[in-house]
Amino acid sequence: MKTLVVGVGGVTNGGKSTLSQLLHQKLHNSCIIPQDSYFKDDCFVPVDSNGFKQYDTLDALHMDKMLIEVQSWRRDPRSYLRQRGLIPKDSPADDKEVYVLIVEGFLIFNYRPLNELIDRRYFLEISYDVCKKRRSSRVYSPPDPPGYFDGYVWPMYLKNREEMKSSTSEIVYLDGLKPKDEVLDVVYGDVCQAIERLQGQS
Ligand SMILES: Nc1ncnc2c1ncn2[C@@H]1O[C@H](COP(=O)(O)OP(=O)(O)O)[C@@H](O)[C@H]1O
Ligand SMILES: NC(=O)c1ccc[n+]([C@@H]2O[C@H](COP(=O)(O)O)[C@@H](O)[C@H]2O)c1
Repeated sequence: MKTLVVGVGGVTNGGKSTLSQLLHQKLHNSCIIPQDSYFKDDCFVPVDSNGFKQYDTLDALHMDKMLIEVQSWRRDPRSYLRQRGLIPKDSPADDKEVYVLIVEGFLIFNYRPLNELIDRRYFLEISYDVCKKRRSSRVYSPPDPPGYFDGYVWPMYLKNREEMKSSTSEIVYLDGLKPKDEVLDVVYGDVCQAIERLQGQS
């Protein structure tokens, strides 16, 4: 059984979930594991010296649990998909089939044990202005307090991106200001080539 792990990282509101969903719809035998599902409960997220909740660090996430989920998919992608109703129970096995996992999130490449399992890495970037505007219309739980974007989120993004760049080189940077379909076409074409290469291997 052949597998491909695709990582969709990038800035908050850069379009990671949108791209991952569109990719998933186009790829047979694929599924998504989103990092957003692994945030710790608010009471376990500490406050920094400015009074801002420190949500934009790996410490705010149950990365151990996320890794276990990815490993569970890797052990047996077919049964992982079957158990979640993503493929029919009676669908025949095909040795040439490539199973694709889309790992999506703003800090996926910063967590080494997860980063090491990713075969293709994509990173969505958008400008500060667009990011601030998109973020202001999104409601998180808890909601962003006044000044959170400028005082915490954007500085943490710049810091986390530097850390990522210093530890990971094989990243394809994507312009998240381009239309959704254009971004999708680039990634889909690239992933299809990777799938074909895997299928060509005996
Ligand atoms: N390429 C794009 N062009 C314009 N708007 C986009 C694009 N991609 C995503 N969006 C919009 O930006 C917002 C954040 O997108 P989302 O995929 O949830 O970002 P993320 O998962 O990176 O936080 C949503 O309103 C979405 O519709
Ligand atoms: N899902 C949550 O529990 C939660 C809570 C507070 C902030 N956030 C924010 O989520 C962002 C990351 O997710 P996105 O990349 O989808 O925006 C971080 O910038 C963080 O500040 C999430």
